[in-house]
Amino acid sequence: MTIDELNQKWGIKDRLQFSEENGMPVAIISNNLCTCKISIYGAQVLSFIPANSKNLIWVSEAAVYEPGVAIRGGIPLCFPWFGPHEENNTFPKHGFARLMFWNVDATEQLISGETKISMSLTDNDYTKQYFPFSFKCTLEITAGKELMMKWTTLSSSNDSFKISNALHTYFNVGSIHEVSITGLENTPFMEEIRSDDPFSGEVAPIKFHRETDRTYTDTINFCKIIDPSLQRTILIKKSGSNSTVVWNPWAELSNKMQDLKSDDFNQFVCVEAANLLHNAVLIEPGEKHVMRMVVEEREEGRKVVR
Ligand SMILES: O=P(O)(O)OC[C@H]1O[C@H](O)[C@H](O)[C@@H](O)[C@@H]1O
Repeated sequence: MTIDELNQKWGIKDRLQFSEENGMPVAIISNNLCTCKISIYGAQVLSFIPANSKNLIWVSEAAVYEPGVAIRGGIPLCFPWFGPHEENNTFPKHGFARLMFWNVDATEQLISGETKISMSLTDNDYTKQYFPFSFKCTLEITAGKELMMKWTTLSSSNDSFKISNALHTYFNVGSIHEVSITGLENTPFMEEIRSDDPFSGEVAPIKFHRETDRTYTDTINFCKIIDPSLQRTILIKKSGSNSTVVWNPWAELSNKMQDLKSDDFNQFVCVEAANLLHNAVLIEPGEKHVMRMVVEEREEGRKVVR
């Protein structure tokens, strides 16, 4: 669909418009509660700014906007595998969902003041090269005071299949050196996804002093990103997700990555609601899996809901 067709069919006056940015179609939500930008390529949230506040989401200024390339930042969707493919390392890292244009299925202005957009991705010849199953992923994004995401994977396959998935969220922070993350204390983790040797977990909240790439499994906990420099806490609530990934590339890796500037690592942390390793999800024919994530900002010092 062209931008005009998208606007005619799904635009909502003064609330949701489609436009082209960096050569890619995006949906821009603007209501009394927030503004939110979503790329149709990858169904990837690129910004979420609550009213009178700063962006909760970070996107690299060096991001590449080209079909076949993953946009660095926002909320990429990793599906149906995470990291390199287990058997074929020529397959796209983190799966194909973030490399495809999704279909816009519905938009709605809610009485609550929130604005909703639903997008979907269905198997086709391209996905079948990598994943021989029939499926439909639906992503519903509701943008208001909070950002809510509901990701449904429905099997229309005759065989059961297993998926790993992640909402690979890049959170905007004032300075990674000051950030701490709570919610994963005493939870075993793998320092790298391929390591077989789980660490037994740390008692203290996570602090960042070096490259960090941790996969926590068997955790349904909500996390908080405590960010003293922006004087706020981001609360991340989730369900249908039994793993959480925490990633920051630090200086050396940032330097090597073409779509990051060398000091960008200071500005973001990825906290990813996921289902990985032995938490991969088996979906039977006709069945579905639902993962939800809600992110919201809390002012520092205010009581935080657990
Ligand atoms: O560069 P990408 O393919 O977007 O992956 C970026 C990062 O994603 C996850 O957080 C993984 O745990 C990391 O190992 C990986 O480096």
